[in-house]
Amino acid sequence: MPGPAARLGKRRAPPSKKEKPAWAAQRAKHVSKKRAREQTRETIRARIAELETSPAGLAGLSDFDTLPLSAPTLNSLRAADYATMTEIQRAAIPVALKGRDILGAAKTGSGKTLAFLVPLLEKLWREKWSAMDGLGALVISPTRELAVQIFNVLCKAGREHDFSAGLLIGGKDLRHEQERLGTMNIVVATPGRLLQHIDQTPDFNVDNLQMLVLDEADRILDAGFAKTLAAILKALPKKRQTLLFSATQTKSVRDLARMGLTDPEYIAVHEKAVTATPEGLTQYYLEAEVDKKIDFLYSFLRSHLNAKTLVFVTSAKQARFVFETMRRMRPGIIVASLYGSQSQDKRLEIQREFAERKAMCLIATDVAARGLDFPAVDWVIQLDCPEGHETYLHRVGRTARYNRKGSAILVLRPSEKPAMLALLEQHQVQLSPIQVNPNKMASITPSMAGFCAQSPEYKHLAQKAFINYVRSIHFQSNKKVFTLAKFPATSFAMSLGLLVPPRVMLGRNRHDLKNQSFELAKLANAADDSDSDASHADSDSDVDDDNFTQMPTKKRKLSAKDAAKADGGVVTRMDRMFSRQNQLILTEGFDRLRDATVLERSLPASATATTTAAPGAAREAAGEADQKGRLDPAKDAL
Ligand SMILES: Nc1ncnc2c1ncn2[C@@H]1O[C@H](COP(=O)(O)OP(=O)(O)OP(=O)(O)O)[C@@H](O)[C@H]1O
Repeated sequence: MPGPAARLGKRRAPPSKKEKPAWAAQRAKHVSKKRAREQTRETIRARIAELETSPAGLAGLSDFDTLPLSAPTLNSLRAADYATMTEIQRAAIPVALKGRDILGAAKTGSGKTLAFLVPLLEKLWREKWSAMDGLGALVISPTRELAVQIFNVLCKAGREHDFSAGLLIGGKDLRHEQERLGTMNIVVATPGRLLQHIDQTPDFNVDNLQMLVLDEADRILDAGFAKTLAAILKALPKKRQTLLFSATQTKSVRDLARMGLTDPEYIAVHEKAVTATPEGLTQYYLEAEVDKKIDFLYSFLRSHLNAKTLVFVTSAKQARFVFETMRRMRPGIIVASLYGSQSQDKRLEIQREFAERKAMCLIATDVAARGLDFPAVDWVIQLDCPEGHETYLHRVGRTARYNRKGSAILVLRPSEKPAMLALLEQHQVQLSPIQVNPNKMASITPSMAGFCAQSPEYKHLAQKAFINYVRSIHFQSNKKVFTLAKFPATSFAMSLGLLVPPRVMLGRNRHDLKNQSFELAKLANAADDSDSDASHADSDSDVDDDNFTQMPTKKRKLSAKDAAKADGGVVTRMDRMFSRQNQLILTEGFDRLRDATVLERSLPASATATTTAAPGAAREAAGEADQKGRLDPAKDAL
């Protein structure tokens, strides 16, 4: 009798012993793939062991695919159009692949970022690093901008890998970072934020760290970061590979010990180069006194409307003032400014715009000097002299990057020229003199004097720019280059649109002030003599600067209360306003009221009605008078 199966149809034959179920076939495939991958790893390890890192051995390497690198890295590099290695990459990657610590130095724009990112990715790949293993590699950068840039290159060079990577640069919500940090394999960080997470994020486990990279190592070694770095190194495991890179390198043994390097290989590919700067860079210096700088910049921009120009100045105040001047003067090219006190988002937005545009001028402090990779910068202008040869090299390194061409102009005051040129020559930097065609030099001082007369904000910026410039010279350590002796304070002030030089306190505190040298005190007091009656606003206004303390005023003004007492009346809002030391912080409304009242007080009663009805006209009248007073001396000076 047929069974139930028969009723349902033909019974299937039992599977032969040779035919495996689907899951088993899949498993076998997986195992064989794994074996193949393991074999590839073994082959690459063997090739690395055989790598010859002597100069002769390295000479045979040119393209990335001549190196024993994993397929994900090679594919990613290919996709990003990185084919041929630069000199530092050819010298450093093989040594790093062999597991040695490295102290790498190469000119700016020579491709150091990939020189450390490729070995980093390879190390984790050879160790079969996965999400479960946590943090495997750490890159520390001195600035947020540079960290973002490194992170972007990492995303390109590691796009075919499965590692997770994160950016820790502060300015973002700490909690948000904390939640994700536990799963990161590679972290790019600035020192402060990194230490904060080491201290405060329980999930951030650094015990498995395989590789530590310090980019712009000499800057991280600077006093500002030294303590933070020491604390970070203390928390990291001792057994790890450490790579240090910079364009300007130190070999000091003590410094190396501080960085935690073990028997490092010193790789300085451009050490014997005749010049310390990239070959495509043409370098000039322009001799110009401080009062001619802004005219020069304006004239330069007017005649380079299709160029991408990066201008370096000493301080954020300078950057703000020069930017504001160019914005008002409209030289015919887009102008922006970049300095440390801007918000992080704003800085990143400005950088992005400067990177994308073909023609633009960016006025920046040294926050943009190191490491930033803006494509195709045509000109770097150092409107203010750098503090030393290292800053010079970093600044000019923003142009002529990776085999491109670029030009740089260093503006030197006559007193700075001999010592600065000698210092640069000592460090293999040769500059040729350049002169401005007098027919192309425009004078914008009269317009700036007009801006100062019309806008208290602008005048305030001009005063701060003056003060910060003078102070920056005073606090420079290289006294052979930077001196305030014979400083043309008055003509400099006038070149910024000011009638008289604002008062500058050159000491950091009262004690310093007492010990100011005679010349400095003379400079600081120059303003007092010329300015005693003319413009108390100039000397009184610049009070609440971050690193500036106002000189005590000679004559104490009557307080609102005293004034009211003298009048025998009550203290009114107006009394308080007139007794303010810093009139420039008044709101626009107060300003209008004040101008109108000043005229009201000085005009006969019959005229009062018309004046108060048109405060704008009163302001204009006051402005015009002020402007006239300011324009004449400026003309003389130029
Ligand atoms: N092998 C390569 N092939 C093509 N372009 C490259 C290669 N290596 C680097 N570059 C490009 O060269 C430029 C400079 O590289 P990078 O920023 O790494 O230089 P750097 O030496 O770190 O400079 P700095 O000292 O100023 O920080 C970048 O635009 C980068 O994309």
